[in-house]
Amino acid sequence: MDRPLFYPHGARIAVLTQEVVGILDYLAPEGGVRLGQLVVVPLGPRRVMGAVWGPGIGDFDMAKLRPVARLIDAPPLQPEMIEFLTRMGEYTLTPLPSMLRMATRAPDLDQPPSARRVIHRAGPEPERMTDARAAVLRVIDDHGGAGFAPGELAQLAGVSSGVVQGLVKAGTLAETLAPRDTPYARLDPDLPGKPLAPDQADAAQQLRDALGGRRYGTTLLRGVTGSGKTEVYLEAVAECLRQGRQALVLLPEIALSSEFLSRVEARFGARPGEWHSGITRTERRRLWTMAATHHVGMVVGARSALFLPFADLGLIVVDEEHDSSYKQEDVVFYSARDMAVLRASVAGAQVVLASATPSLESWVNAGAGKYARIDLRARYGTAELPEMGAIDLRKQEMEKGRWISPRLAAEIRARKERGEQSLLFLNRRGYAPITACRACGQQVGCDQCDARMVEHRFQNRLVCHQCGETKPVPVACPSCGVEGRMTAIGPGVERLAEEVAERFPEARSTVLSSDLFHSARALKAAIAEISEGETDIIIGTQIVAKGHNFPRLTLVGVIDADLGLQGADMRAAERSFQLMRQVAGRAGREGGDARGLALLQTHQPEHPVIRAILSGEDEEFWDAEAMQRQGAGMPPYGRLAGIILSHPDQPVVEDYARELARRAEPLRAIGAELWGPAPAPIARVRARYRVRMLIRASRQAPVQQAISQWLAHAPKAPANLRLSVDIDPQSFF
Ligand SMILES: Nc1ncnc2c1ncn2[C@@H]1O[C@H](COP(=O)(O)OP(=O)(O)OP(=O)(O)O)[C@@H](O)[C@H]1O
Ligand SMILES: [Zn+2]
Repeated sequence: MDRPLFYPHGARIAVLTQEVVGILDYLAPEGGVRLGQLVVVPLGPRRVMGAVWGPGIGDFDMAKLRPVARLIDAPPLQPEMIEFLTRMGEYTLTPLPSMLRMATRAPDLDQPPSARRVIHRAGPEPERMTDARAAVLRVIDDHGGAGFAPGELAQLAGVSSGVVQGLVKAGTLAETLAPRDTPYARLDPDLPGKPLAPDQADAAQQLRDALGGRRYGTTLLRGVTGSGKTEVYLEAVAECLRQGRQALVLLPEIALSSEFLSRVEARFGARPGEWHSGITRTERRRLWTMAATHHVGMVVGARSALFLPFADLGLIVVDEEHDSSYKQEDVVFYSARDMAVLRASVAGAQVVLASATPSLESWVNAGAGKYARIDLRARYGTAELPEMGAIDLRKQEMEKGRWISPRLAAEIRARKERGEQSLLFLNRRGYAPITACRACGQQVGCDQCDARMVEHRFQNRLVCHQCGETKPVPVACPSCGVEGRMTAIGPGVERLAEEVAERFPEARSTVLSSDLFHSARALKAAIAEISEGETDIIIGTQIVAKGHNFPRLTLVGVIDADLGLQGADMRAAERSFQLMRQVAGRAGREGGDARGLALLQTHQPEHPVIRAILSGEDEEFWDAEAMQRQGAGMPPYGRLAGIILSHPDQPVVEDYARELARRAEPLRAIGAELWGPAPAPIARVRARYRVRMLIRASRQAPVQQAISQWLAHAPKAPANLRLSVDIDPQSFF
């Protein structure tokens, strides 16, 4: 994409605004302007932000063109970023204004980089402590040492600014002037890393060699759980830093990964830049600017870190690349893993996709030679992979209202006696998934959604996991009015914790579930305590499956291994396989004489997925999955796109969807199939009716073009209708 890098005063330029109108022509201001420069332009009576996107398009009378109002004092977006945003927009069918918004998601870029007022801790707790004051102090502590703008602090704590000022008067907090946007401490790649095991050293060398070419390439780093993938890819980061380029590491649960940050600090002598929803606005702006000016060498972030304006990006690591949290399904639908590959190919950077259980997509790409592949087949040091077994629930005497089988209970007891930890995994938040009336059988549902309400006993409320709506557990049945017959059906982690407390009264137990902690910091603290051995039995949802190191953990019990198997979703098998292998991988990581054991409670031990998890024959599992997908023309062998429509009125959305489907000529022209419209599996969310269509095409078919054409000629949508396109959908709810 060759666009001039500079536009002299008076030249006709195209400016991409963040508004619906998109790209408009303007005149370059006095002094000229650079490609990618962020600017403020007049739009009707308003002034809006935009970026210089290239030479003018010329569809507007030169005499009527208005000049750019002013330049924003921030580093311009690089041509590479412009190309990435353009190509990603085309791929995901996201309008460019939304793409620009993602790339400029740092606050106050418009303001000069002068000093700013910040609030921080300065003295002892105030003599008079109130709930509001405690809330302020908790927000400060939750964000570590970072300073806050006074307004932001009050807002995050949900209090008035008077409360913050009161704490300043009391001397607990102080307000000072701090310089803004300071560079990050330099990471030193030449500090000695941990000595690597031979297979790790080979893998690190391969990654260094790949980086040496300063060209695009992707490597699948597949290493069994506990094989030390992190140590290996940190060597790739070191090489990238030595070359004077920047490295980005994406993690699925970055807000929880203090262990990872400490490992980086141990390796490089300083902390990396951190980008996720838990950082302050100040930090956000600082990191954005420092990425653009190359004053940060390494960034660790959530998926949106992919849109930071790195000056010279040399490496992107996507850790746990199979993780479903890399897929965003809100406003802009995209897979951060796939877009990392796109960004790297534009930037001439290397990608490392790390996982013990890669996605089928990556496995197929590696098999086809599109990605290089490195395997770490053994755990680091003396640790061995856990022994795996099934507990056939059909043959166990299960008491009513109990979910831990006698066999599993005996293993837990043995661990407790040896001072080892057990982990019970159940991927269900709350107390019980269903609350029903024993008189009439009615289940309590959400008023806004087609979803059951889930009892959360710690909060003493029913919660809708779709929309977050809560209500008290009713005394009388909302349907038949009979009192005192409401009952909990099935287990969630809270109920399992109750069983643990009854059956192992002498054991210390901890429930790990994202909703039970008021902040990421509290959850992090709980995870750290577990690592230090402060608990005997851990009861957790999928957050325990992700990359944690609990040295004393030797037993993993999967309470309901059948839970993920019955889904109609084509990825049900793959997801179950990944999740259970990951959880099992938490056991026995320390080595020594305590080999780990993972037991799956199941009613169908002969199910192919359960058998594959137990056998450890990953290649066979993937081959079988791949064959099935290929036979059905499903991804990665065919292509899918989802269309989701919603409207408060059911007939309105259904009629419109049918009308759209009737006009699907452009899809037929490329040989694509259109399935639906049909009510979505969750047909109502937040009082909006949802209808889905699914498009399937061959791998080479120009699906995006066809969809654009189709939608461009769509009948006028009724007011308040929402339509989203999900290219390569991961979920189908
Ligand atoms: N070369 C090494 N020297 C010392 N310790 C190591 C080395 N390699 C790995 N370890 C240790 O082994 C453990 C597992 O390593 P790591 O967390 O990198 O594994 P992983 O492959 O990412 O595992 P998972 O996929 O389960 O998250 C960690 O405690 C790590 O510190
Ligand atoms: Zn709801």
